[in-house]
Amino acid sequence: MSELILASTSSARRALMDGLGLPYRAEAPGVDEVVSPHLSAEDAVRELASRKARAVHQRHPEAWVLGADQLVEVAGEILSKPQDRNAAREQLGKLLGHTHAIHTGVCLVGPDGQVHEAVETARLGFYALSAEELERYLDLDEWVGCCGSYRVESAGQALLERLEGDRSNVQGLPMVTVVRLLRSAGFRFFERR
Ligand SMILES: Nc1nc2c(ncn2[C@H]2C[C@H](O)[C@@H](COP(=O)(O)OP(=O)(O)OP(=O)(O)O)O2)c(=O)[nH]1
Repeated sequence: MSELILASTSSARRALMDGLGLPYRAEAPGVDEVVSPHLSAEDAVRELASRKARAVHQRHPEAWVLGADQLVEVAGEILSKPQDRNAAREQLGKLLGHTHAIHTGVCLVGPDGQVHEAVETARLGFYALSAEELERYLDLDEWVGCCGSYRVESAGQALLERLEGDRSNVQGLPMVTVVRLLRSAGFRFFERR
């Protein structure tokens, strides 16, 4: 099987792929992530996952390349990664006590231009927090580098009143879907190395 490259700088995505046990390497996509403001969240993550995968595939046409992109959607507003603590406080302020969606687009591009892609959505209900409790959560810096300003696998679990969908999707890669795409592409698992 050709080499597998994860077109990502995300440590969360690498951790999920590491758990799967397939040999792969990661490479930064290096793409412009600006999309039309008229796109839905689902179309935006589909477009950006494809852009990331295709950019790395152009450099390594003999490889399989997996790209992904994630956005949060709440009350019709789209959120990405916060730039600073104040932005994280503002994001969490919109999510706490409400239900939001996390959309993750994944795109797998193959050596002869085959494309397998999907968009996966999870829905999360968060508890309301006091202002003081929110500051305590922000002090943990789990907002850094995370779309939505929380980490669902860490202390952020204590925010979670309800989760519908693939928990790994929230972390950055919907692994149930990623495995389906990899199997469709002919990848074999549990190989002795
Ligand atoms: N560990 C963890 N990371 C999360 C969680 N929710 C979101 N994230 C991270 C995963 C991704 O790194 C990031 C989503 O933002 P992007 O899709 O723009 O990816 P990013 O720019 O980080 O990396 P990439 O474009 O793949 O190089 O947020 C979570 O609950 N736990």
